[in-house]
Amino acid sequence: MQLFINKYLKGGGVMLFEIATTSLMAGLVGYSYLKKNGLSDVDKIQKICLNCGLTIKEGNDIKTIHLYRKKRHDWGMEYVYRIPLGLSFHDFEKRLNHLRDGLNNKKSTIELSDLFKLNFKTNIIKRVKDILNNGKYMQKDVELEYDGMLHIKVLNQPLPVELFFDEELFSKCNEWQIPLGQTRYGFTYHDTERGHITLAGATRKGKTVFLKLFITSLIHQQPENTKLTLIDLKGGLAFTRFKDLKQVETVATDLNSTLKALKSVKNEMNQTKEWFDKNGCEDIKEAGIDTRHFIIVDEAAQISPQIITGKEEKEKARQCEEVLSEIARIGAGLGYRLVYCSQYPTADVMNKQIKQNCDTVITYKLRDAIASRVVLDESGAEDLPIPGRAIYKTPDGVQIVQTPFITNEQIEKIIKPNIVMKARKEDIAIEEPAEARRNTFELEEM
Ligand SMILES: Nc1ncnc2c1ncn2[C@@H]1O[C@H](COP(=O)(O)OP(=O)(O)OP(=O)(O)O)[C@@H](O)[C@H]1O
Repeated sequence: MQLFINKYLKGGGVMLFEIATTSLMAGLVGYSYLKKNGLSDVDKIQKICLNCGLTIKEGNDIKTIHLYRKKRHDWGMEYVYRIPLGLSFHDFEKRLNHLRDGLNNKKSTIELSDLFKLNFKTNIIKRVKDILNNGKYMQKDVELEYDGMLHIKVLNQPLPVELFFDEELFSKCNEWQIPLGQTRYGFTYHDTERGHITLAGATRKGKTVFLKLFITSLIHQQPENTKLTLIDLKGGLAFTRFKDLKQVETVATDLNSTLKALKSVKNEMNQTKEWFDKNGCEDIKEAGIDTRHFIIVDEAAQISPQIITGKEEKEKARQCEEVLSEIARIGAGLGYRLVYCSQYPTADVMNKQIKQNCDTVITYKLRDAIASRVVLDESGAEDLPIPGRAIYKTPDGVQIVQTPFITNEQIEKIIKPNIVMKARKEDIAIEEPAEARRNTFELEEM
């Protein structure tokens, strides 16, 4: 199955057979040499804590964390520490980057597994140098947890640098889940029932590919229950191939059509709310309604009243933002799901109320730490290394994920059965004799 194509793992597999016994011996000698000159992760953690002030003074003694136990997992190692009285978990959270950087310190992070990646028939010095110099082989991630003891999780499962979409991924999705991507813990799925999403990413980092995967997954998984309002204000053609889907209510491409589309969503939402009130239903699940209406806005900056100039246009943008805020505030329980996207996430662009009501954040690489803080409330997205690599943040935690790359051919194959013929606006205006109408296709208004 061509599910995950991990360049490095694949390459490593081929090379494995090329390692002759003598080479292996040479490798082991090299390994022990390098190991002798480096520190174990436990030593490093201890040293990092001492060096960055995670200590307390007791008499003449300087004390830091004390290792209680350690456990090997599929994804890496978990170290459990006792924290000395006087230090808090928050002190360690503040030093997370010190732990990450220290554990990825190149001089001593060569692993036995790295040696299996070596091709001893080629220039061995150059290959060792590559491993030492190339962060791709040794990117360890660190996560912290606290339950009375400090858990330092060192995740050393490499993330794939490319991950190709395969329809097989749908077989593991439950109900409203979509395939999200590969994390260091394994493949992960996003449950769209969680509610609204903020999606960010600088240009050419994977946002559009993700949106196409998102829509395609909904069409595949829930063709009868999905409704889509697509707002594409980037002037591109990203959503063009979806416009004739029976699930798509509107593809809006400018401010006027966006306002019209959002007003229509608002009317529908108000009617749903009235029905809920009348029937004493608290939310969509209790009402037993299966339909979910997704409103995808790409790009938020284009309808931000803070950014848009011109009195009339500003007013239209304000009205758009008002509807989006309402959807964000009350829509989730009524079955409305907002995906609010931006390339330029500044405080002006990302409406605070909308953002606060999105409990999921997915962000690709951002221009700088300021943008990252607007989206995630913390820095980090500016350091994401490659297209398709994202930070996935939910109330359950933060994960780094490589999202799958889906091709337009794959999308077309999946959505094809859902394409219907829709009228262009000029078609609707044409009056036809009743007799002729009976013989034409039934057209739906866009
Ligand atoms: N998941 C992915 N895995 C690998 N490469 C990817 C992935 N997503 C995108 N890319 C690469 O990045 C390119 C740009 O992706 P995409 O069109 O999604 O960018 P974008 O962030 O939406 O940019 P823009 O906002 O300018 O439209 C793709 O053509 C592809 O080469």
